Amino acid sequence: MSDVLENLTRVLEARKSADPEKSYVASLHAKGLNKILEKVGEECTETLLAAKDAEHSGETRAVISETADLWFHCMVMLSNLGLSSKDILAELSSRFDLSGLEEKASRSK
Ligand SMILES: N=c1c2ncn([C@@H]3O[C@H](COP(=O)(O)OP(=O)(O)OP(=O)(O)O)[C@@H](O)[C@H]3O)c2ncn1[C@@H]1O[C@H](COP(=O)(O)O)[C@@H](O)[C@H]1O
Repeated sequence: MSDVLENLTRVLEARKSADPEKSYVASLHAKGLNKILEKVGEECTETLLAAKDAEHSGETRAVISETADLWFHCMVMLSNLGLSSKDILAELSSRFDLSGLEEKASRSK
């Protein structure tokens, strides 16, 4: 499973030069960053709505599906900007053992 982000990153890189008629990712790049950001915003809202539904219904399938759509479109956004999941994983890794509350407190010192 840990290879999933790496494999998807490779596919996304290759799709930058693919035919927009044959590839959804290539069609997003062809439309530009604003279109990609619009999709990230849409998927974010759909994820929030699915999570609120799950809170009441206990049904989590839509949360998984919408979160996957959100992560995927965030990865397309990173790819468009010359970044990848590697950069985000490195940032998260650098935060291990650092309490979120301590980090927040250190900002005001
Ligand atoms: N993981 C995904 C993935 N997740 C979601 N999607 C697409 O993201 C879109 C989600 O948008 P919506 O639900 O809003 O549907 P929509 O109404 O069609 O979108 P709009 O017309 O409103 O833009 C759908 O077309 C999904 O098929 C994905 N498309 C591609 N991938 C991966 O990217 C690879 C490359 O895809 P292509 O570039 O299409 O070859 C694939 O092999 C997959 O591994």
